[in-house]
Amino acid sequence: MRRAEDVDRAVALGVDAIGLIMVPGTPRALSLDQAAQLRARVPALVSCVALVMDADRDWLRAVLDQVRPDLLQFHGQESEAQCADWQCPYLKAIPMADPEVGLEWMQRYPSARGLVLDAHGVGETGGLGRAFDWRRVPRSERHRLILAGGITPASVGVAIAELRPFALDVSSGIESAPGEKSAELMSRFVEAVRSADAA
Ligand SMILES: O=C(O)c1ccccc1NCC(=O)[C@H](O)[C@H](O)COP(=O)(O)O
Repeated sequence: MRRAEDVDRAVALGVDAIGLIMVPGTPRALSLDQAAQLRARVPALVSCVALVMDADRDWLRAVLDQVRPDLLQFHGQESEAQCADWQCPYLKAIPMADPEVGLEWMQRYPSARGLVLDAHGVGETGGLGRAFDWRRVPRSERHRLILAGGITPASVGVAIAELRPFALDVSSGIESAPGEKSAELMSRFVEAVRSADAA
């Protein structure tokens, strides 16, 4: 999220977490100051996730010190040791567009609190609004599996019914423009999640 009103609306809708993109040069990237201001709006019991990608140590240290996220989300080719080195709970994105990426890749991160199965390939950023082949989702990791990639208010119900992920991560599917969330799409998304959960 990039705008204060989007953070406030997401919190009011009851989301579990909001994400801040700390990957310089990408369309939704935030400065440290912008991220710290958005982070300050996130109340207790809603998690603030800072996304990074093959970040250098100085940048990551600054993100942790100035933004104070609850979780880091690693989107690059970081090893488990690199992810775990920061004493901050973390999620690891798994680049599902690559056919050779599968369960073995996920098992490299036993210390990850969640695995974000995303539709990009190795070395690519996320937030692309495209899905991957859900038949490649393994059964065994579902307790910590966060489904991402091209999910929309129209597709999220099917995703929950078919895959029963632990959580969902959405970006483009609730946007009116990159970095600008749509109030209507956000509400429709959350409603669709609630009705799929109830079913
Ligand atoms: O969203 C970005 O701009 C981004 C940039 C660099 C690394 C990761 C990024 N996003 C990762 C996410 O967790 C997105 O929410 C995820 O890829 C889903 O995006 P979408 O397919 O647009 O719903």
